[in-house]
Amino acid sequence: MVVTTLTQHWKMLLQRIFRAVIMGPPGSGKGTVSGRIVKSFGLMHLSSGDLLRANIKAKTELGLLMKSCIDQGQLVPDDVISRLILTEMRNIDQSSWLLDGFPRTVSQAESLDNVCSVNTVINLDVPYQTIKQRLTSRWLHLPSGRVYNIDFNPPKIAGLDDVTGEPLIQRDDDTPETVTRRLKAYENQTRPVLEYYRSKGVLETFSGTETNKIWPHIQALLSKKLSLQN
Ligand SMILES: Nc1nc2c(ncn2[C@@H]2O[C@H](COP(=O)(O)OP(=O)(O)O)[C@@H](O)[C@H]2O)c(=O)[nH]1
Ligand SMILES: Nc1ncnc2c1ncn2[C@@H]1O[C@H](COP(=O)(O)OP(=O)(O)O)[C@@H](O)[C@H]1O
Repeated sequence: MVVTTLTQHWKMLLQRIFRAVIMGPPGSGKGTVSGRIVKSFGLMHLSSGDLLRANIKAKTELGLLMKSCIDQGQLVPDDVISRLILTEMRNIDQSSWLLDGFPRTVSQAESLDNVCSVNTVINLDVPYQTIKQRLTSRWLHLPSGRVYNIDFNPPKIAGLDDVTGEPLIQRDDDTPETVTRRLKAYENQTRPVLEYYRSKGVLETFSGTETNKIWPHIQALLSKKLSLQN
């Protein structure tokens, strides 16, 4: 008898191409929901923020150049991030993926469209007041991108990652002033991307203040879409 785990089941379905983007303001839960999507469906997760932070940690030329921009809550230039993400996409061995944090401008969305089209865009619509509270208590395991929150999903041992036991950090751009700047950048530069995808008929919006209430709806949508296309 062949025993397949839930993820193996979805991995088989994913042999057909499924390309998703997760969007939402900073702190809306993109990383948290992405972690659940990876666990449930086995999709390959690519996060622009994680890639940039890995470059900063490794002190690459790109990381050193982009650090001050990120710390000030500004978006990095379109050509820099598009090149970084599109190169990374070419290096992965799965043709199905979940992009998190990219695209963040209409120009980035057009660059992505020039290479491949997106099947589904998951938009997390969470009120700004909720976000501000969350970000000051966000803790991050830098190498994996796993996120914790003192109130919502605290690590088993304070300050340490559950899986590796390595130390957690707080992001330099999670201060209240920088969060306000990042939300402005979201309003001005990223919100138009929602319209871009709405007009293409691929935008799926999930509104709420709690990830645990939003998640079952996302899970149901992805189950349906992945099953239907096979
Ligand atoms: N209180 C609370 N915190 C949450 C919830 N969902 C996610 N978080 C936390 O909020 C912070 C931001 O979430 P994250 O997934 O990093 O958002 P992203 O910036 O959109 O990728 C993290 O510390 C999460 O652990 C929730 O429903 N309630
Ligand atoms: N697609 C992008 N375009 C421009 N800048 C980006 C992009 N993705 C990430 N960044 C930079 O990295 C920072 C952190 O991104 P990210 O980790 O995705 O933040 P959050 O999860 O809080 O939304 C952004 O504030 C921005 O400076």
